[in-house]
Amino acid sequence: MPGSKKIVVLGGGSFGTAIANFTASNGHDVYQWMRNEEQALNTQKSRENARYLPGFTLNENLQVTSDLGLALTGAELVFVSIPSKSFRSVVQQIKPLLEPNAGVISTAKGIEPQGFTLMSQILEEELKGHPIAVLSGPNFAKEILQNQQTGTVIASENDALVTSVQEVLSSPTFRVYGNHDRYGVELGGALKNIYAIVCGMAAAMGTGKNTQAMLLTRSLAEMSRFAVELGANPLTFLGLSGVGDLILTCTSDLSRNYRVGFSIGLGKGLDQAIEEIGQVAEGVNTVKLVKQKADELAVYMPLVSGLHAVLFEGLPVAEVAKKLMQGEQNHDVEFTVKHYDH
Ligand SMILES: NC(=O)C1=CN([C@@H]2O[C@H](COP(=O)(O)OP(=O)(O)OC[C@H]3O[C@@H](n4cnc5c(N)ncnc54)[C@H](O)[C@@H]3O)[C@@H](O)[C@H]2O)C=CC1
Ligand SMILES: O=C(CO)COP(=O)(O)O
Repeated sequence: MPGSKKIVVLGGGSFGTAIANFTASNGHDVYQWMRNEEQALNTQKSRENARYLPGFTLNENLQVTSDLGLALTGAELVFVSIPSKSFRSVVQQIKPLLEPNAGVISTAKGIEPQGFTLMSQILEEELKGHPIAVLSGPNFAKEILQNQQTGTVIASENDALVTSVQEVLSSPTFRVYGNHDRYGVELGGALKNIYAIVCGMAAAMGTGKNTQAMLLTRSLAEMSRFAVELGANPLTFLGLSGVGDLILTCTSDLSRNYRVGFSIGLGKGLDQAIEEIGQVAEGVNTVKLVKQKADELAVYMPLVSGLHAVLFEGLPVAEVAKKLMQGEQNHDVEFTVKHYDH
């Protein structure tokens, strides 16, 4: 196809598969890398990612491999769809194999504990000189594969990379908006996972729509308060990668984070809830890191503190919910922009 690019997607899970298949359907020459050789061979042969997205037939332009060198040779764009826990180690592996001008895009919605580092900051540290970006928005892997209409955000200081990602991903069912605020877009994507767990828990307790609406709105207020203290622009949270993704994951059981919360709301233990999902739920680690950071910065985050108390301090959900209702009745709208320097 004229204008077709070689694209690599790193990660054999649900989102890696969705992005790889989507760009392949748009006519690009796509390689999806997964570390497990047997899984790669089986997926390549059967044209189905049976473990993570059973029932979807993969596009013929998509090659699945466990050979990192083969995948990366000649690749112009590299999407990193690896959970935050392993993100840096995979980026270190690709470093010597990348084409000199390859653009690298994170799709992960998590935070590295050391230094409260976001994934694109890891790209910045490890891959000096490469154009980098973050892709984030209301994008369930499964719905993307079903060609349900949605939109996403590509955030980068590098306009050429933004345009290039818009070209390879846009389709009649997928709108790709650009944003220069990489930090804000990425922070929103990581923070919303916390509130998806909270909303899942509330749903399991049988709460109604009034409660859901209040939780969503106060989540946004809390996220913005935290963002301002970190020097980020909270107005970015009004876009698809902020409020868009918050609404999505806080209201749907397609979200793994929401499902973790729902299971805990039903009285299951955290380990059991995570095991039953069998996929990554980034919010569980993110809430630990955000609680620590909020304490350090003295930011009032009652939902984060409440969730932390349930997950890691053994407090019953009902007790925490009751306490939350007795907390400080603060300002309704908190989009005060103090300063932002990211
Ligand atoms: N699934 C979704 O709908 C979306 C997920 N995301 C984000 O994308 C990231 C990846 O998520 P999913 O693909 O959904 O996770 P997943 O749990 O479905 O799959 C994770 C994949 O990463 C692989 N992996 C883990 N450690 C690795 C290592 N050291 N080396 C190589 N491969 C490794 C696993 O083998 C697995 O194939 C997460 O940060 C998630 O928040 C973002 C948007 C939507
Ligand atoms: O971020 C997502 C959709 O935009 C996926 O959310 P979960 O990781 O909770 O499944």
